[in-house]
Amino acid sequence: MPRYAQLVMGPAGSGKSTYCSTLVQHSEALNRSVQVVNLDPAAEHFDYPVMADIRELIQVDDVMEDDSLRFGPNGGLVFCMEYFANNFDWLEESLGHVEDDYILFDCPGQIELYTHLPVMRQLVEQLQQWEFRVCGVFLVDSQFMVESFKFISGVMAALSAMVSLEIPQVNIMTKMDLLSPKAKKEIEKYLDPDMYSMMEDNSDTIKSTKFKKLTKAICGLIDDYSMVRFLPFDRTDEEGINIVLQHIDFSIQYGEDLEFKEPKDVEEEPANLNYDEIFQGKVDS
Ligand SMILES: Nc1nc2c(ncn2[C@@H]2O[C@H](COP(=O)(O)OP(=O)(O)OP(=O)(O)O)[C@@H](O)[C@H]2O)c(=O)[nH]1
Ligand SMILES: [Mg+2]
Repeated sequence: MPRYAQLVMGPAGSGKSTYCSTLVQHSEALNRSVQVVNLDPAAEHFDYPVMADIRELIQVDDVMEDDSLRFGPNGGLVFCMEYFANNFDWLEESLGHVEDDYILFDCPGQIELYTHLPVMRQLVEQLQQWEFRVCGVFLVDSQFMVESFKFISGVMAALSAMVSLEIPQVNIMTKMDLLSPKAKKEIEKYLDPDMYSMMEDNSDTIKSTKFKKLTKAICGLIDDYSMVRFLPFDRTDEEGINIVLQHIDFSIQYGEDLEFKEPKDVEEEPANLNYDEIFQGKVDS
């Protein structure tokens, strides 16, 4: 039986932990079991129940306080993640094995983890060995996407995770509830972007011809291969959350192997139950 995982990634503060807790609540309402593993060794606060927490293995504060290591917060995080990659047996033990596992991995926000460090890829390979089907979920804050330039850099970050992990990936624009109606309208063009016309929008602001050419080449590449699309995520919109979940489920074929389960038996009535007596009792009282 395969197991299912979402690797929830994205820049710092993009809404990863909030996405995880929203999805847990949403799934509870659907009577669907979704668990979360915190993989951020610097996490201070999250409001979902954790199945496993990397801070039980290693914490950034301990690494920073260690006199022989002397790391700052970012170097400390990289150290923690490398330590984690060398201790995947901790994760294996913590995950156990439940039938139809569906686990969200709430990852740290340091962007270097998704661009050039090997740990996320190692994690994906390890999860695949444990029979997980893994979908990358890359979150970008919609507040930063209302201008073409910021959008292009968001797209590049998502693309770099896609290329380095080689797994299906769903890109999500978070915090849609914070946008004004005008900004919401504006952002629609970024969800399924036409990069060529975006390039045209920008052409006046770019002065250097070389930079103009480079931007055009990047936009062209993204457009030609239809590589990056975004789904809007508004934590207050149940229907929208469902659509996001359906896209992810589809990419990892969740549900296709699920066996039909008989609903739990209703409590059996005792054989000697006498309805007349019960009715009588109720009427008498
Ligand atoms: N209004 C609104 N606020 C959100 C949403 N998602 C996240 N936030 C807020 O944005 C801030 C950061 O959210 P987190 O979920 O902690 O972001 P994160 O990506 O886990 O952050 P790091 O783990 O530090 O990288 C918090 O104050 C959240 O309450 C959203 O959909 N709507
Ligand atoms: Mg977080």
